[in-house]
Amino acid sequence: MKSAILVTGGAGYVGSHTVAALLEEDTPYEVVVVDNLANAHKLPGQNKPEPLLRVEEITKKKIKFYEVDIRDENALSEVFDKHKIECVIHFAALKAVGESVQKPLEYYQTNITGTCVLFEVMRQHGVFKLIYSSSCTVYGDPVHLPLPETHPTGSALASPYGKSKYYCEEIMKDLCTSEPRWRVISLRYFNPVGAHPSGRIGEDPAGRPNNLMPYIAQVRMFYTDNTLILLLEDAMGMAEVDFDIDLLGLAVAPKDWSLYSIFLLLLRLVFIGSPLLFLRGLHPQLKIASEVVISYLRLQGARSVTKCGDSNWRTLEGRHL
Ligand SMILES: O=c1ccn([C@@H]2O[C@H](COP(=O)(O)OP(=O)(O)O[C@H]3O[C@H](CO)[C@@H](O)[C@H](O)[C@H]3O)[C@@H](O)[C@H]2O)c(=O)[nH]1
Repeated sequence: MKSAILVTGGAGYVGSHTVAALLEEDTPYEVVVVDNLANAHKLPGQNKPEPLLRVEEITKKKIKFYEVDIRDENALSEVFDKHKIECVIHFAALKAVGESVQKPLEYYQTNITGTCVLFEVMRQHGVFKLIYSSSCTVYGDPVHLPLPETHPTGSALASPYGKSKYYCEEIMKDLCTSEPRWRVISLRYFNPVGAHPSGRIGEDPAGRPNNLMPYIAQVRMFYTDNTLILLLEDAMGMAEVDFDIDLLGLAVAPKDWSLYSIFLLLLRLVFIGSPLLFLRGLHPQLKIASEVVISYLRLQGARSVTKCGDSNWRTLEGRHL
């Protein structure tokens, strides 16, 4: 039997891109996905969630999919019985910081109980290699910036989501102490954004997006000055709830704009006090203009100024499903 990598939550945003990357890299492993579709789409009559069908289409390779909840020990165990799993990449989790404050039990049950069930099943099947999808939230309130990996974790954690990721990291440390065969890597993402170069997969949550980038991606893009501001105000409403970002702006500068118009647009975004600056490099001189404005924003004490690369723009522009 071929050795396999199990990807939990592999139909989700980061998971589906990871599955694509594994297959594109010609992994010698069979790729097996479990996902309970809590935040992924499967259309009626399809045997796999849409993102995985698209990954198969992009890579021309097959994925083994099971609709399984990680809290269901028996169902999970059956997957391990059917495949020669050597390593688990664990993405399955609930991930919205704001929502977790409203629904702490759901978050602890899924993110901690589910993760413990997974670890138990792994142990029973002699699987000890794990890549865990953690979060920058484990750092809590930074004691110093920038944040190295050695920065203390676990203090002043504001949300059940952040706590669930921190507790899981502590559980993994205990596992490694208890049994030297455990090999664990924890990845603490900040704000993952972007989409596959094909544009066929991206972040496409079920229901109303809880995070900023897909929220914007699922709102229509407006290219005229006035409607652009409407979009921003809408997104800023979200930003107040969920995000700790200082400046929000969205600059879409058509090629024929003058440098002066670009400056006016950027400055307008600054003056409406927006918490994040998205810049699109369509205009040859936008880069120069944006560097000037970004320097200005930093002088004003902005902590977070984001420039979008091409893949982020694909996320913003594409409705993926
Ligand atoms: O009990 C559950 C809950 C969720 N899911 C699935 O897990 C995936 C999660 O993906 P998504 O909601 O798109 O989140 P990502 O943006 O991919 O979040 C990744 O990155 C976050 C940090 O940014 C981590 O907290 C998450 O664990 C990790 O999946 C989705 O397909 C869900 O259907 C399950 O299979 N079981």
